[in-house]
Amino acid sequence: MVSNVLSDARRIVVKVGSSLVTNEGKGLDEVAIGEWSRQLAALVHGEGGVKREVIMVSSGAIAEGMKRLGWATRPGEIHELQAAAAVGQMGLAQMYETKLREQGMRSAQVLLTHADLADRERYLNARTTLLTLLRLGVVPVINENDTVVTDEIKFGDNDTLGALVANLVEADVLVILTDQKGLYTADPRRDPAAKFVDVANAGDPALEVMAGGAGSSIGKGGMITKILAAKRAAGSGASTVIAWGRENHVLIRLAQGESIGTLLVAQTQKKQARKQWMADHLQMRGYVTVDAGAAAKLKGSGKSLLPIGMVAVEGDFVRGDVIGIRGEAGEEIARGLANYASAEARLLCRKPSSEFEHLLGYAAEPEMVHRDNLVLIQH
Ligand SMILES: Nc1ncnc2c1ncn2[C@@H]1O[C@H](COP(=O)(O)OP(=O)(O)O)[C@@H](O)[C@H]1O
Ligand SMILES: N[C@@H](CCC(=O)OP(=O)(O)O)C(=O)O
Repeated sequence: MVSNVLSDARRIVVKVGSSLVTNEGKGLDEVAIGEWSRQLAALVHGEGGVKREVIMVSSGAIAEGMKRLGWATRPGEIHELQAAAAVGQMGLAQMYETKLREQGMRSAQVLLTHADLADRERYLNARTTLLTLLRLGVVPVINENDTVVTDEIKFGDNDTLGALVANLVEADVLVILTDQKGLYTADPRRDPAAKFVDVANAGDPALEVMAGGAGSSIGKGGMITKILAAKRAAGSGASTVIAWGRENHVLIRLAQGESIGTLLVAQTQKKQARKQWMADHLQMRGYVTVDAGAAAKLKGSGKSLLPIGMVAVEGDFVRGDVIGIRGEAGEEIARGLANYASAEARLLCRKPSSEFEHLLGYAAEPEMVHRDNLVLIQH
C-alpha cells in the first residue's frame, strides 16, 4: 500500500525511544544513531526530489546515564534519575552531533520542560528558535530537560513531548520509532495472537484498549503513550506513524510513500495555534465546574462561559491563566483563559453580571472565559 501522508510531508518530527537508542540499555547504539542521521540528512538534502525539515526527539538520557554510572536497576529516587539523565544527555548530544556532522549536517540540542511550553512567552520563544534552526538547515535534537523537572511538572514521557513538538512547529507528520513494527491489537510480547494494525484513525478510542504499557524496563511509556501522542498531534493536523526503528531505510521508505508501520491518520480539523496551545496544557492551575445548562451551551453553541453557570472553583489561578472547565460529573469539557483570578471567580459563582460591580468593587467583563479564548476538549 502506498500512502501520501509521509510523501507529502515537508516538516517531520521523528521520535526515538530509549530501548532503541541505547540498545536495550547496553549503551548508545552508534550504528543505529548513525543510520537515522544518514536518513535525516537525506531527507533534508532532498533525496527523491523534495527537501524536508526534520526534528529529532530522542530519549535515552536516563538509560545511558545509568549505564555510565554502572547502575543495573533504575533508581526510585527522582534526583538519582535526574543525575543519570544529566550524565547520559552528554553522551546523547555528543553522539547525534558526531553522526549528523559525518553526514554534513549541523545539529542543535534543545532541552524543554513542560513549564516552558505552558508559559505563552516561553512557548513562542521555543517555537521561533526551532523554526529558525529549521530555516538554517540545522537538525534540532530535543529531549526533556530531566535535570530540572519533578513528577508534577514533567511531560512524563517523550511520546507526549514528540506530539507537543509536532504541534509547536505545526509539523505534517510525527514518526515514532520504537522496538515493535507498530501497533498490534494487543501487546505482542504477551499475546502471540496479536494482529498488526496498519492504519487507523488517530483518536479512535478503540486503539487505547489495544495498547499496553512499556514492554521492557528501559522504555517508559509503552504503546498507550504513543496512541495518546497520535491523538494529541492530530489536534494540529499531524498524522502519526509508529514504526520499527531498525527497519531498513525506514524514514526514506516512508518518505517515498511506502506503507511501513502503523499509520494513525489525523481526522481532526487543525485548531488555531493559540487554541492548540491551550489544549496541549498537561497541567492546569485550576478548574471551574459548570452546571448542565452551561455545559450544553459551551458544547453545543460555542458560547462564552458566564459566572452564572459556575458552581465551584478549584485551585489558585490569576487572570490570564489557562484553566479547565468541568461538567458536574468531573469530566473536562473545555479549557480557556480566565478573565478572573480564582478568589474573584469564587465570589462570582452563580451570580448574574449585574452584581459583579457590587461584589468585586469594579466593573469588569461579563464572561469568566470568552468564547474566543476557549477550546473544547474532545474525548
Ligand atoms: N498493542 C501493542 N502493540 C505493540 N506494542 C505494545 C502494545 N502494547 C504494549 N506494547 C509494548 O510497548 C513497547 C514499546 O514501548 P516502550 O517500551 O515505551 O518503547 P520506546 O522506548 O520506544 O518508547 C513494546 O515493546 C511492546 O511490548
Ligand atoms: N527524557 C527521558 C525519556 C524517557 C522516555 O520517555 O523514554 P521512552 O519511553 O523510551 O521514549 C530520557 O531521555 O531518558
